[in-house]
Amino acid sequence: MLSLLRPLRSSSLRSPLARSARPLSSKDGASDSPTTMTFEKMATDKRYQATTDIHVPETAAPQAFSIQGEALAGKPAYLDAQATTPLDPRVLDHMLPHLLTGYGNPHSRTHEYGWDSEKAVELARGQVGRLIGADAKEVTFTSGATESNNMAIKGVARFYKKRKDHIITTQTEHKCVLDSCRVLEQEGFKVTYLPVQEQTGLVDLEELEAALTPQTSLVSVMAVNNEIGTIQPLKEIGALCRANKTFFHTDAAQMIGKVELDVHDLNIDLMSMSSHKVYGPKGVGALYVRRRPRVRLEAQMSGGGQERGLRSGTLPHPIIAGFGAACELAGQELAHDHEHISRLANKLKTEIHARIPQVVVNGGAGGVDGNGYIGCVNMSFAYVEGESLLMALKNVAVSSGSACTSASLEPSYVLRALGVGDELAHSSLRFGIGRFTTEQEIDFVVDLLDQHVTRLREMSPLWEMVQEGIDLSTIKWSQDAH
Ligand SMILES: Cc1ncc(COP(=O)(O)O)c(C=O)c1O
Ligand code: FES
Repeated sequence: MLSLLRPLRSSSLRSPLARSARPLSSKDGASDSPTTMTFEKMATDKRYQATTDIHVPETAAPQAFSIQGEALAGKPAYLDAQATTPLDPRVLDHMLPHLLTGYGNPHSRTHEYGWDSEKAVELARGQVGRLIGADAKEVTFTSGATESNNMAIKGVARFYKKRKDHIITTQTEHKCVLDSCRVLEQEGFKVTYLPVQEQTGLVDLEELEAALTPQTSLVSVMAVNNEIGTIQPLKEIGALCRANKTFFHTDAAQMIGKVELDVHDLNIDLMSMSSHKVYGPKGVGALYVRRRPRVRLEAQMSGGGQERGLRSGTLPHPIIAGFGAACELAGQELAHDHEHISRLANKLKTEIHARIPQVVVNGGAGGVDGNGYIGCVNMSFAYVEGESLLMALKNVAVSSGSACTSASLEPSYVLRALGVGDELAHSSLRFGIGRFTTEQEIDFVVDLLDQHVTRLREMSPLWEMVQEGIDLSTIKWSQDAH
């Protein structure tokens, strides 16, 4: 099983449970806490002996073990890193003790099981905080970025409702932000959905400034767009909000661990994060909530008052521990990941452009002019129908847009907001490159694209006309072309 895994940089895989040669730092945990304990150590510790005998069956292997580098061995190549990332085996290693023997309820105050789990949660809180320049107390755990976005937007709007009833966001936000705003509109709030600039997808700062009013309680603008990779000018947006006494929330699900960021430097008041986008487990995320100046929000979940009353419910400490470990690793690996991902993204783009004519990069992102996240490459293959291309690429896991909307045949609302025409939006694919993407996967995808784009274009009457030199814009169609 392990031979399929591309060896992690400077790590040696000695046990069936891959262990990094660079274990996560133990500075925050007690030396005998399951949080920091390695499997070698567990083997000699009475409390954990049973767990060392557990055989991890091949079928139970996490995604990270089975998919990476296997493009040529029957499994699809994975180029969908914006939808989700594989679990880093080092994260799994860190989580296992909490799933096996450290199963106490982190809110149980009367015994060691509870204390150990609580310690794991607090260690993770510090790890998440450190990655974004925040204090651990400013980190609230949630089930993911969807919940964090709901909590931030509805929570702030409802808390300040008596004095302020206006919210600003953009047209290219994730569905969970847009839907939260729609719910608030139904409650009587006013919402401004700012357009973005053509091609780049950037917010126009002057338009934002003009939209801010004394009634604006919150501005919510995503950090990195999940479809086109656009990185918004967070610092400038934060400064405008601060000057207007408006809170600034950003959905940073696609940014944390990939692009360096500091919540103080960027004037961010609330920030949503997701573990499964940074090689952590699914089902966990966090909301950063600034303490000074203090941001207040109405809790969206009633119950036992956990997380300082902001988010009731028993904390799932094994996946929280995994999220913390993933954040710590992301901080350590940032430069290496960036180097690896940009090399592969540039290879992908250069080879596609060299071999296939008439390909457009959407969003000005994908590293083309420096305003996008390089690991998200969105391209339109003119004169090719996107769905047919996706079908032809069944040995490649790619997406025609966001994961949530990939079941719909509608062209992406994000691309439409950029001014991309329906035809080109229909022919777009998003390639997501990550820490575990291999060069063979890129080669494999480029070969397939070359083969199938050429084949599909040969079947297209439009492509034939373009080849004959006919200017399609001069043609009078008897009815709408699609
Ligand atoms: C920008 C953005 N926000 C929010 C989410 C939702 O995150 P989660 O799956 O953690 O709820 C995603 C995931 O696709 C995303 O890309
Ligand atoms: S999961 Fe990413 S768009 Fe929904």
